[in-house]
Amino acid sequence: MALDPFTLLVLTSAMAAASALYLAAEWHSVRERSLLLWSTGFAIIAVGCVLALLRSRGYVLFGIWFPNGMLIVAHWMFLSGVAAFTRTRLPRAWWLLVAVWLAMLALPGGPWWSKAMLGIQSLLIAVISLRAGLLLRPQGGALTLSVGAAQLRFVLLVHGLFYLAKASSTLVPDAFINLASFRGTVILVSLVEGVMAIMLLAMSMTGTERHRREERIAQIAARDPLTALDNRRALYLRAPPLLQQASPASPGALLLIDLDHFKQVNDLHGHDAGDRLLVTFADLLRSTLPDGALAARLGGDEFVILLTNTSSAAVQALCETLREAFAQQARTLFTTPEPVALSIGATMFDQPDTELSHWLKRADDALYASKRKGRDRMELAPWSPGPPQ
Ligand SMILES: Nc1nc2c(ncn2[C@@H]2O[C@H](COP(=O)(O)OP(=O)(O)OP(=O)(O)O)[C@@H](O)[C@H]2O)c(=O)[nH]1
Repeated sequence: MALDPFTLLVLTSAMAAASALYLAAEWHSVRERSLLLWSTGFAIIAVGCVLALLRSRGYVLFGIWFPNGMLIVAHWMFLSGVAAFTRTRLPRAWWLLVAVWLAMLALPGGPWWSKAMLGIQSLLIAVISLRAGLLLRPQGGALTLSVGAAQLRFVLLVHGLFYLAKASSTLVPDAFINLASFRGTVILVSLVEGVMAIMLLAMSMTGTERHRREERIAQIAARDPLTALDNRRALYLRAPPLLQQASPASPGALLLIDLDHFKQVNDLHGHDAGDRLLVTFADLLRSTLPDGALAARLGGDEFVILLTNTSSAAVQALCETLREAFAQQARTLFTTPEPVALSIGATMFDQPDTELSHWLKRADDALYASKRKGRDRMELAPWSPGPPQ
């Protein structure tokens, strides 16, 4: 089968339909708006290509102007999908594209009709694709894009540049372009590029969202669902590099915190009230701890804080602030026969090669001492160089 323009159109339509179905299936499982918009874009291309076949029957309006407009709308869907993915709002000025395309209906017929139609359509698609590619930038403090997003950015930018070149080619005086008979090298090259672009765009679009989903799953796996602090698993993963930063000139500290008489809140005010108090304490930690500190919930009413580059005086001051603020919050929220407060066991460390479990054991001993001495206090374990290696 020869790859004449009409065969390529059928191929493009089939590939676009397959991509639309594939992205719709992905959307069905994760419900991300971007996937739905991208799927719609491909569905529009699939229908547009079928309509474009009508041009051989001489339907200029429905065979050329309308399907070419549909290709612009499809690219607009791709841009909207990227905007949804990057949480960006597109300005209303983009609706001017619709006005430009409607104005094309007033274009007088003649030898320049095909060139003007193809040139303006290509320019609009180039602008939309380049904008979509440029929107994909690293976000949320990340330095680089994920592989899928970087690939999508690359494909969109190359696609946009191709359409820019296509628009420029219509300005070449002896370029032969006839949209009605669908003849001309530019049209043939463009159809081949279209088939390849559909494949690459659909692949990188699914990769983009899949990577984000995997990141989210990893985040959920590392987070305590009630307080949104790190969980025990995340503590053991994130602590080693922080422990490695310790040196005699820049010691670290590990604090083990247990709420006093917390059970009374549950027993007297209900489990939901207990949950609320745990969340209140987590919020207090988030607003009080210095930058770079790690806060984790070990389980129940037990929390761990890991501090770097600190001192005994700073640790004591921090514990004092936490104890006073929490005791006051707990008093205001729930009345209990005995005060709900914080018992804290802390240990300093200045040797980088010691395991987290060793410092947890020392902090636990200090916490036990603090409970034994009457609760609502902080006990600092005596300095220790760590276990023999
Ligand atoms: N609301 C709520 N309660 C929890 C959760 N996890 C554990 N608990 C309860 O927390 C309480 C912790 O027990 P304890 O630490 O022995 O109770 P306590 O009254 O704080 O005792 P002291 O620490 O000795 O002062 C138990 O009653 C658990 O059922 C939770 O996610 N939400």
